Order: sequence, then C-alpha cells, then structure tokens
Amino acid sequence: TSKNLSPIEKLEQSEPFRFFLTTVHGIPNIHNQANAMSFKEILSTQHGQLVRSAQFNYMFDIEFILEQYPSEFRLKPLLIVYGDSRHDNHSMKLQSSPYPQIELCPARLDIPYGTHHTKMMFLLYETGLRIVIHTANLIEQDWKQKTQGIWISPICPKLNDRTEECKTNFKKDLIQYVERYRAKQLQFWLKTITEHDFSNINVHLIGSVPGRHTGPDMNKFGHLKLRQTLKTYSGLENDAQYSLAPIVGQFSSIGSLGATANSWLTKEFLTSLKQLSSSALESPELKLIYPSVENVRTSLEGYMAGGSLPYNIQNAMKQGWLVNFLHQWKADHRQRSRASPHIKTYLRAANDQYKQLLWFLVTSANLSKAAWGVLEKNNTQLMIRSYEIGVLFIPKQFSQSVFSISDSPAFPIPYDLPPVKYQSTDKPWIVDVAYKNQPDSHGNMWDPS
Ligand SMILES: O=C(O)c1cnc2c(S(=O)(=O)O)cccc2c1O
Repeated sequence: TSKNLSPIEKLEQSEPFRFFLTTVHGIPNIHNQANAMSFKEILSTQHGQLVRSAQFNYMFDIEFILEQYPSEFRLKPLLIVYGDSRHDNHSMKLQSSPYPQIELCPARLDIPYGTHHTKMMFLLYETGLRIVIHTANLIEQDWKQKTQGIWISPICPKLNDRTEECKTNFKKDLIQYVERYRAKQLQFWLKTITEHDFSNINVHLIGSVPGRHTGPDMNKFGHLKLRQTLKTYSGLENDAQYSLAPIVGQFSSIGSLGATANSWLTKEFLTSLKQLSSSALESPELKLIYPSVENVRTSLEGYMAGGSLPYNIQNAMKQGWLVNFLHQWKADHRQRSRASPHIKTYLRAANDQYKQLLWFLVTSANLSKAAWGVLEKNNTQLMIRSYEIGVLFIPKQFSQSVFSISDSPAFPIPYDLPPVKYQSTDKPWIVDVAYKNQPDSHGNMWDPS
C-alpha cells in the first residue's frame, strides 16, 4: 500500500517544476499524491511559521478561506485583493467585517468588462517569502472536483548582501505587475518582494493589467509579453526545425474572437504563441481544448461543472468557425477526465508526436481579448481589460533543450496528448442554454432559464 505524501514530500518530489494540480475528491488516492496539492496543504504549518499573507483572486468565501489556514495562523494579517466593482465592494465588506485581521484592497477596473482574474498568494514566513500562482477561486467548489493548476515557488530567503541573480527577470516582472495596482495596501508587499532573494526562481512571469499599453509598455503585459519572452529566452539551437511544431491552448471560457479565425486568433494571438528566438513565416497547427457538453454531462459534478465554464450563447453564435479548432477535455493519465477543467494552459509540442514540449504556460487567462489584449491604432497599442497572471516554463531555464513528458525529469502535463478532436456529435459547452435530453452523472438536467 502506498502511503500518503506530506506537503513537504510533495514539494520535494515536484522539483524542478513545482507545478501541481489540485487534489480531487472521488478519484483513487494514488492520483492525489505526486504533483497534486490541496489548499490546506499549501498553507500547512510544515512550511514554517506564517507571519502574514495576501490572497489575490476573483471569487472569495471568507469563512472557507479562514478554515483552510491552520488554526494557529488564522488571526495573522490577511490582505484580500479583488476586483473593484460596486457589487464586490459590498460583498467583500460584508464578508470581512467580523475579521479585523483582514484588510481589503479593491483593484481598479478602469476599462469596462474587465475583471480581476489573477489568482495568487503571497505567503510571508519567518524564513522568507513564497509566491503561489494558480487558477482556483477561493470557494469550496473550486478545490473539490475540478482540475486546477498551481505553481508554488521556493521560499525566497531575505536578501543579505545586494548580489542576486534572477535569471528569468521574475522579480522585476512581479514588482512591475504589483505596482500597476497603485494601491497603498500593496506597498508593504512591494517592499517585502524587494527585500527577498528570487535567484532560485526558474519560471517567467506572464501578467496582464488593464490599460491601453503603448510604446515601451507594449511588451510588458498580455500576449506581447509572451511573444517577447519566447523571443528572448527560447534559446533553441537552430529552432527553424520547429516552425511547424503544434501549439495547444486549453481554457475554461472563451470571449468574442471575431467573425473569422483571422480576426484575432490566428493573426494576432497565434503569432505570439508561435514566436521562438527566430521568427518563422509558417503557421503551426493550433489545437484548442475546451469541454464538450458530453465532457460536462459525464463529469464528477455533472452539469453543475458548467457553471464554471461561462462561454455564453451570444459569443458562441458569432463564431461557429471556432468548433473546428476544438478538442475534448481528456486526462486519463491523471485520472482527471471527469474532473472538469478550470485550469488554463498553453503549450507548444516539439512535433506531432507530442512526446516533448518547447514550453508550457499555466495562467488565469482564458481565450479572450480581454485577458490577452488586442492590438489597436494600427498596432501601436495593446488594449487589455483584465488582471491575469501565469508562469511560463522554458526548457533552457532547466538546462534542457526540450521538456520530456515521459523521461525523468518528466514535465507533469495535466491532460492527455495529443488532444482528441470533438466527435461529429460533440458541441462546446455553453452555459446559458438548456440541456434536457440526457441526465448528467447525478441524474439532473440543466435549465438556466
Ligand atoms: O475564475 C474566474 O476568474 C471566473 C470568472 N468569471 C466567472 C464567471 S463570469 O463572471 O464570467 O460570469 C462565471 C462563472 C465562473 C467564473 C470564474 O470562475
């Protein structure tokens, strides 16, 4: 019988990637061990003595959150960073009023339809600072029977002398991201980040902040940041051989992408995804993974999983062309084909065998212009509506030319590759239409009206 791993053992075994999926209730325990972590395990006392923390997110259940902290840490100062909207301000003030240890920080949303999607934890221990970047809302259902992604940094020690070599520019990028909130409540955390040594970080930060980014700011956020990072750091010898290497996008919602693929998806977004050190003219295959109705119906949560897949009919009906790109959610090798995805990932395989990866990104960003940005004014500005954050794994930072998904140290991919196309009878899950022909795994129907 295999014993359960402790949070510390899970972290040790996850080296060098430190990339986890959330544990799932209802699958064999063995699949909740290696490269799987729960919210409580992230906050475990085993990591050290917590001093204070910050939680950036979109949805919050304060009682649920406090219950995940070990009892001895529950009264430590906790900063909550959420999207500044009338509704959320009211809700957050109500929820947090009984708890003097909780401070609120509303994130400015100056561009309409923007949201604070970023999901990140700052955990300050007596021994140093840990950053967690993930995809789960801070509500119980997001941590129970879904597939979510989590990157957990090492605990970064206090800087002693001034020498520090952050090979991925992570520290500067994180400071640059947090500064954009222009919030006094984040001043303590900006100072704290500055005071800690991030030289053991091996991932790149890919963030989005609302704005019309021009000039030197254009490549700091969104899909142009991804393009710039891939161009600067891919570091592949003779990468021309990879010009047709396939690209995968996987997400839990889809925005309005335009009348044709060429409106934004292939002309602008794919151009960033296909960037390597050298630019290639070829257009590699783009495969998109988004749950079909059948994926949702047969999931552990049943149609209820679809409540977290808010692709609406208004957008879907304008982009019938998208269905040809779509592939099913399938994660048999992780026993998570029925754990509906709320994770968002993008990756490039080295070839159509899908045995090796050129890079891997886990992020809060869905397939939308609001999240990634859209070029405007004759490509002189990148307009982004939402806050997003993710981490990019590039083989060169791990002293490799490619990531193997099978040979040690194997990159722990969340779903099965190659992606499996929708069957002819499959349709993408749409949240605001009824499904009353077939009951779901709980015997229920879905009727949003
Ligand atoms: O994780 C997030 O950041 C996020 C954002 N939005 C959601 C919506 S909706 O606000 O777009 O209607 C509906 C259901 C789930 C959502 C969600 O999980």
